[in-house]
Amino acid sequence: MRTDDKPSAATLRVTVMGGSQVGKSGPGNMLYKCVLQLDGIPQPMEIMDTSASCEESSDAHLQWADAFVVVYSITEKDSFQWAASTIQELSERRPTARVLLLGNKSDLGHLRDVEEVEASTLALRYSTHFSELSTAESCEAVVDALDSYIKEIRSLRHHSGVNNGNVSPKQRKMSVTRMLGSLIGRHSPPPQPITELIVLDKEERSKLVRCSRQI
Ligand SMILES: Nc1nc2c(ncn2[C@@H]2O[C@H](COP(=O)(O)OP(=O)(O)OP(=O)(O)O)[C@@H](O)[C@H]2O)c(=O)[nH]1
Repeated sequence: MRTDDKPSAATLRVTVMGGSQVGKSGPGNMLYKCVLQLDGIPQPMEIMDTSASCEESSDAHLQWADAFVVVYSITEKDSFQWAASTIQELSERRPTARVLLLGNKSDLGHLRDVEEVEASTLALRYSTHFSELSTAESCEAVVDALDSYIKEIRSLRHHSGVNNGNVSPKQRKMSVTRMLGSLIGRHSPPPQPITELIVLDKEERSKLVRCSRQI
């Protein structure tokens, strides 16, 4: 684990949204804080994990975040329709925010209810990133999808003149398995809010995802 105090990018706030049982995480709305190590540069993150059962403050989530991850299950057409209407709403209410569309549960191909081409067409229409993956199966796919998404946002921010901030050198150690677990869909106690910071590079995060799946 690295705990260097290099200047980092400004904090990136991401809201994770999706229909019920698509594999976002656990019950309730949770806020996770962490620092990802991307290309050697610390990237402070605040991740709001919203629950389908929590209707309240959805407007607040829309305004709070810089970027959005919209998750659906490839086995549930309804969840895809929910994702499609959410992306449309985001395009109207947060037109400059970057969106990542994630089709989860790709390990259940025999139960597929949403064709990949439907989702990629939707993503193309709204210029969002898109990946199909299985949070239960491929940790690399999850890490790769998030990495490239976050790197693009950081680059866009850089070019649009958003100033870099400095992250506190006091980056304390703690587990972020729950943050990563929120996109893995493992059975475990519900995640709790995380208020401490940790710096993880890609390899470390992949290992962590593997470990958290074994719990
Ligand atoms: N087969 C498979 N199951 C998954 C995958 N991801 C999550 N699940 C399962 O899907 C179910 C729902 O996962 P959750 O993470 O609770 O879903 P959620 O989106 O947080 O659900 P809400 O609490 O309703 O918002 C659980 O039984 C998970 O184990 C996956 O990639 N493949």
